[in-house]
Amino acid sequence: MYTASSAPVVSGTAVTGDIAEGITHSIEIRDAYKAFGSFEVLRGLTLNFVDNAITTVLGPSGTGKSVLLKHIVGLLQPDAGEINVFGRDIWSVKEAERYELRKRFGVLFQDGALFGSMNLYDNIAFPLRRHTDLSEDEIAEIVWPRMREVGLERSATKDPGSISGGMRKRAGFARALVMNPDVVMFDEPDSGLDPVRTSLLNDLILDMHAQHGGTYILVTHDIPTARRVSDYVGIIWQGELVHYGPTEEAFASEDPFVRQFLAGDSAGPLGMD
Ligand SMILES: Nc1ncnc2c1ncn2[C@@H]1O[C@H](COP(=O)(O)OP(=O)(O)OP(=O)(O)O)[C@@H](O)[C@H]1O
Repeated sequence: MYTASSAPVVSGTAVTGDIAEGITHSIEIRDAYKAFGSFEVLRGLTLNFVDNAITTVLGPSGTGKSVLLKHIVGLLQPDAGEINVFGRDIWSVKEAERYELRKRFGVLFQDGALFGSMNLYDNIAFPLRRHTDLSEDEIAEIVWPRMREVGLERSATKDPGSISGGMRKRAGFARALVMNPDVVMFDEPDSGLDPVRTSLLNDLILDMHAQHGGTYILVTHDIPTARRVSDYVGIIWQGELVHYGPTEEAFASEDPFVRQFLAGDSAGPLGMD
């Protein structure tokens, strides 16, 4: 049985997400605990995300990946531990400051989380109308290039309900970028997409990261996506980080749990529970 105490070790230190000197981390999770009732989801999770890199968070279903994202963006408060964001413990600051910190994040939810009552242009313009004093002309100068980048410039007047899942995700991605965020988080961007559309979305993620920079955090179950887009891979199991490191290192790992998980093998320490 693989237990947290037998968690693999990276570069001779316990797994914390620290990689090397000279690398900065604007998002630091320190010894975070979170339970819902008696069910402990995060159990002392420590993970520092490398700035301006793409990090994929992998792990078995129900292991706390989405809960982690909600902690980072300040939607869930840990029972213990710290969520440090841009040098501030997001839960020790006043609500007004937390609100300001949240504006530095763009989030792409599984289905794009678009407003069904608004066309794509209005959906993408929404954060700018809500959070800035920009004029409609200034907003248009930001929204149209984003729509072009994600290939939706000819679909501006369409409703979310009348377009494909891939287009909804691209619209959600454009909306996540309009505020020029420092951090972009993706919760299973590939869910519900066929392999070709997943591959196209991965290319788009890489293109947008190359153009705009920023720290990208991706949660996915899709191992080829992790391999293709990530600079770093973190693996969470039973509420703890059990592996963290550069992507090629993760895929070359000899650790039985990491190998089983990344190969999708039924044989290994990870069972049905
Ligand atoms: N607000 C909540 N109230 C109660 N339980 C919750 C809440 N949010 C999440 N959970 C539980 O916490 C556990 C972890 O959920 P989470 O969505 O983070 O898992 P996950 O690793 O993202 O899973 P998946 O890969 O299947 O999406 C699950 O058992 C879930 O039911």
